[in-house]
Amino acid sequence: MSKINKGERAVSKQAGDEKKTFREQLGALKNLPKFFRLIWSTSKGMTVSNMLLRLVKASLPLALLYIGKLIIDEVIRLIDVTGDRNMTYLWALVALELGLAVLSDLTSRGITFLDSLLGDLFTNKTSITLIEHAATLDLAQFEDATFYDKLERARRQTVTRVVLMSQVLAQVQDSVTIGFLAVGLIAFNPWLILILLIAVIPSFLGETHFNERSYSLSRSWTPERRELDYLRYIGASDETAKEIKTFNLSGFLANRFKLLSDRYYNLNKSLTIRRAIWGSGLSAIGTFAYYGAYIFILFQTVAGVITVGTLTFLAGSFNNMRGLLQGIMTRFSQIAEGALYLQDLFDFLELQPQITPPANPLPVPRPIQKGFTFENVGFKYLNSEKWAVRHLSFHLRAGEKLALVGENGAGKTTLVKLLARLYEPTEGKILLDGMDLREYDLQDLRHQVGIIFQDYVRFQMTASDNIAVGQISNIADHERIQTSARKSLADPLIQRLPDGYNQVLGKRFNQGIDLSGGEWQKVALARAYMREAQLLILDEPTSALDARAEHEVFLRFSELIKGKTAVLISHRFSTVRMADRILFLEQGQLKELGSHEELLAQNGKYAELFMLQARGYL
Ligand SMILES: Nc1ncnc2c1ncn2[C@@H]1O[C@H](COP(=O)(O)OP(=O)(O)OP(=O)(O)O)[C@@H](O)[C@H]1O
Repeated sequence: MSKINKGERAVSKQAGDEKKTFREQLGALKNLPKFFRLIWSTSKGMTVSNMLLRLVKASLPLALLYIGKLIIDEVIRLIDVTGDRNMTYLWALVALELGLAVLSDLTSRGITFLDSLLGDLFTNKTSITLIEHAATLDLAQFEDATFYDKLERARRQTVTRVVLMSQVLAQVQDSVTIGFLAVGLIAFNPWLILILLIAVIPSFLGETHFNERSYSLSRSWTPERRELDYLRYIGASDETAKEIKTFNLSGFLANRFKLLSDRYYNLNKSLTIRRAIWGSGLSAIGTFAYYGAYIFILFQTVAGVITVGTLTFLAGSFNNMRGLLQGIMTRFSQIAEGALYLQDLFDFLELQPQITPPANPLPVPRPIQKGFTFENVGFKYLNSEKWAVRHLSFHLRAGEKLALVGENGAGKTTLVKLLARLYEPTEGKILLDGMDLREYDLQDLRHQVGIIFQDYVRFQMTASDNIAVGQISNIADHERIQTSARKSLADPLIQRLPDGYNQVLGKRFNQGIDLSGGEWQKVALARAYMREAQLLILDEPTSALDARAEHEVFLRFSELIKGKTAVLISHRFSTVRMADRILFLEQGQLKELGSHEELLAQNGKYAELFMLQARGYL
């Protein structure tokens, strides 16, 4: 199904299972205490100071309005005084009001300042939590699209979460202000409170409805937004630029982007228009109610029931409260919406890896005595009907160098991932020294296995860091890093770089220098030598090396890792023949196993491919 059809499906889904009801929105508020615990743990001092400042700020509007009333009443009294007027009380009131106005300004600034610092700290903390948690999850989980969407939503909403924090704090602050103002209003006329509620409830319901629609829309569009991000990235990135140019793909990518983004824009636009129309209508009700109440107060003033000062106090309180209530209600549905997004973060953080160590894990034997045994191992990828490998039974002896050979897609990478326990066999089991691999401590096992993948990461960091990632605890051990580089033949090329081992590699950052494919491979290969692993796996790590370099690398490799167990994947038979034994895979099944000479003597599939390559056909 094309991506666009998927988009249509997602939009139609929006009205169905993805739709979040008001009740669910309210339910999501249960995430707030957890959210606050996260904020609290980010910085207790800043959270408390923020709350205190907001409390002070919350009490100021009532105080300012009341002093305003006293000032007006005093002015009117003074107008009627004949002869010498004593203005002391009036000036005292004005000075007080001025003081409060300054205080109000200072607290506002303090709050903005703390919100911003706390927000930054909180964002950093959640980003770190996300990275750390993602590291605990299984490789298979990353290959699942639903999981990826969840991760994406959790990651994307960092800004939403910071806004949510300020909103919740502002909500508490405004509620306290309203509480203060309500006391004043009730003291003069309780009916005004009722009018006030009538004024704001319709707006609130409207806001809730539209927030829920916009959340559903944006949620159901997560996969498409991921695609948009992807298109944006491949459309303008150092890694893709050369193919985009040579194949002249920019028009194709721009069109694809436009098609998808226009669709979202139109859906969002119609929602925004409806929201604006309804919002204006509903808030007009509030304005009418306010003027109703105002006229009532005016009548009372003219009739002499209340003073002019009280008129300004009541009108001011009423107007203030209307604004605050409106704000609280609008914010309420935004908070509920933000809390729904929080659900994505908590859902992600609650995801647990499937591959877990047992209750009493065994340490990996040192040294490994017998080696690894595959017993009828089969593996299917998630959401795949096809067996990637099946009925695999063989023994990898301790200290043996085994080469895996087979056509593309034969299952070689899958086999080594199973060996490193990145995946769990779907059927059968893998034993290490007679015990199921699952019985061993996972961390220890990962530590004892060094694996360099064909799609190893080209870290846009220094040459030294690029090697140190093989054993990150030794990042400061320059001696070890350089020795590893010498072993993998990377040292001479690093020495030639302007900054040597401190040279930033790759083009992404300023001063970065990119390497050729083969040079990158030599650097990546040095990672294998950083580790004191007992099992080394090299998955086509030399495919970009020229024939002579590959030969040399492998000769050195066999020499340097004497006594260790190794699995090599390569399509070059000249390399493969250096292994003690060769395992030939075909469509996930073990076809042939033996030394180079034995397999040649068998005159089977391996012999056939070897001859072809020797004659220069492969
Ligand atoms: N993440 C994945 N999800 C689903 N299927 C996968 C995944 N990775 C590999 N496969 C499938 O599993 C089978 C074995 O793939 P594998 O990568 O192990 O082959 P390989 O022998 O290493 O191939 P190559 O020589 O091309 O690297 C293939 O049919 C492949 O399409």
